[in-house]
This record gives sequence, structure tokens and C-alpha cells, in this order.
Amino acid sequence: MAPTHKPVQDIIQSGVVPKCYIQHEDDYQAASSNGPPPLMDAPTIDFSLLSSSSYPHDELANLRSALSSWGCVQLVNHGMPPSLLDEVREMSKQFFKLPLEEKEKYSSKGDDLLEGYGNTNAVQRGSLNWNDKLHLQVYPEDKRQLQFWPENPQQFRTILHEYSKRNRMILEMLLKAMARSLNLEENSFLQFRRDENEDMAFARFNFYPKCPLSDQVVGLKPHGDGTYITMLLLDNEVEGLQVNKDNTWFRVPIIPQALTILVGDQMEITSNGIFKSPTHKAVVNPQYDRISLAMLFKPSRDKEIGPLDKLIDEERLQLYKRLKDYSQFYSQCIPPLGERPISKVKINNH
Ligand SMILES: O=C(O)CCC(=O)C(=O)O
Ligand SMILES: [Fe+2]
Repeated sequence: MAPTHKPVQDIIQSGVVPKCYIQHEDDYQAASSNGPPPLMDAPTIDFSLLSSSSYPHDELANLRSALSSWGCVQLVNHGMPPSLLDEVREMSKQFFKLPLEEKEKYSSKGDDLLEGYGNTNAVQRGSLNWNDKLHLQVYPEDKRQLQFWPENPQQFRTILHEYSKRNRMILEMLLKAMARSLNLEENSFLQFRRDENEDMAFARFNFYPKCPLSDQVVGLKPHGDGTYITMLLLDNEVEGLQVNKDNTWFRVPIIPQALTILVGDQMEITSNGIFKSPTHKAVVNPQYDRISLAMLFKPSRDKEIGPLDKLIDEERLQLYKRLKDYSQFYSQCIPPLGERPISKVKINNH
């Protein structure tokens, strides 16, 4: 059986950071020691302009340019009420504040360590992430494993249901706008959703306890997401997400009402490399705990993905192979140090 590790929140009660969490010199772009990196200056996108039927050119062009350079944008005016965002953040905090015995009722069990409460460290190599998580499949709805869904805080299930539903509506409009921004027919990226009922989504609640050695540990090590789109709700008080562009790290600024969008590997593949799945990481704060919620959207397992025909021509050769179940491939892939799973599906055209 795979090794399991105690939640970080439990470990740090002793005040001592175990060695296995300290980043090594050779960890891929590990914690930087030259002070805080600059802020990301990708434009904030006004979502209400994208979803209007007129599709104003400027906002679409901004979207395209940000997703093809940063692979990350912050959406405002997305229609989700601020009160719902506050409720989601509050219930996450309340859940992670519960006594350990209470949270462990929802612990990941058996061979499938994906769903439930725990940490991600059982399934990775090298130094460990300073991160506890609660991972829940929210779509398809009939795949929900409610035994992992907290009933404490009391409103948890209802709020998560509402939040997921609204995220999915935003996703659909976003995918349409992304297609339009490339002059494609607006349903081009909806092929991820062959059937609305098969589309998969996971809610991943992240908790990063404060750490006295914050500059030597990493909340989540540098990675790209294996999704097609990730929608993040970031902590509205404690910064921590950083994205890498041209080998430089940038801090993603806190915009309390915004949803932060990350392009995932499967979108990079489908767009034949036009949209970039950015390498990103989460850093840890010495004084404050931090939370985030990632909504991870993935196509159903039997859906083949690959670059759209319309995005392949003599000038832009096909850059990635076609494949099914990228998520499975991603979770089993151990690429060479410093590389990511997506590099393994690149076609060498030379
Ligand atoms: O906590 C964050 O800001 C990033 C989370 C993340 O990258 C993930 O859950 O994949
Ligand atoms: Fe991520």
C-alpha cells in the first residue's frame, strides 16, 4: 500500500518542521531566496463583456493574449454573488479548523487516495508539499461520493453544490469566449463536454498551515494542472499563488471578488499550444494560514483529446499527440526532473 502521511496541520502542532518537507537544492525551481517576486501584470478580464452577444473585440483580444502568454487570468463581473464567495471561503476555513478526529471521518481511504481529506504526499516523490486537502468529485452528479462530503459545517454540501453549479455555467461561457477569441466556431471547445452529464469536475480545497520555515518549504511544488480549465477561488487575505512565465516567477495578486483561471494541460493540447498551461506553485506564509479552492474540470475518461484540426496547418504543425484519459496518464507519469507530463505528449517535428 502507498505510504500515507499525517496532515501538515497535525505535524506542525509540535512546532518542528520535519526534514522531509525541506526543499532540496535540486528541487525543480524550489523556493527562491531573493525576496518576493514581482506581481503578475496580466489584465483583469471583465467577464460581463465576454458573455454579451456583441463580444467586444478588445476584451476578447485581452483574453486571448493573456491566456496565450500567462495562461492565467482573473475574471471579474462573472455574476457570482460576493456573498457566495465569502460563504465558500468561510466554510473551507471552518472545515480545516475542526479537530483532527472530526476531519478524519472524511479521510481518503484504500488504494484510491484521490478523494477525501488528507494530503497529496503519498503519491509524489522528493520533498513533500506543505498542504492538506479535501478533494471531492462534484460532477457528474451521480458520481458524488457523499461519504467524503462534510456535514460540518452544516451548510457545506448545499453551498458546494451551488458554487459548483455556477462555476460550470461560467466555464461554459468562458470556453465559448476562448473559442471566439481564436476565430473558431463558439462550440469548438465544448467538445470537452460531449455530454453534459459526463463532464467531470473535482473540488479541491487546499489548506496551507502557516510555517516558521516558510522560505524552505513549498505549499504545492511547481506543477501544471492536468485539467482543461482550473477555476481558483483564492484566499482573500493571504497571497500565495505564483505563476511562471519565461522562467520567472510572478505573484498572483489578491482580487477578492475575482475567479482566477488557469489553462490546464488538456486545453494547451486542444488549442495546439496556443493557450499555455502555466507552471505554478503555492508558497507558504510564516504568520498566517492560507486556503484556496480549485475547481478542476476534466473531460470524461473515454474522450479522446488532441489539437483541433482548425488549429493545425503548414505554419502551425500539430504539436501534441491525440490521447484518451490524459488525467490517468498525468497521475502515473514521472517525467525527468524539471519536466512536466505534458512534455511527454509533444510531437517532435524536427
Ligand atoms: O492554492 C493555490 O493558490 C494553488 C492551488 C493549485 O495550484 C492546485 O490546487 O492545483
Ligand atoms: Fe495547480
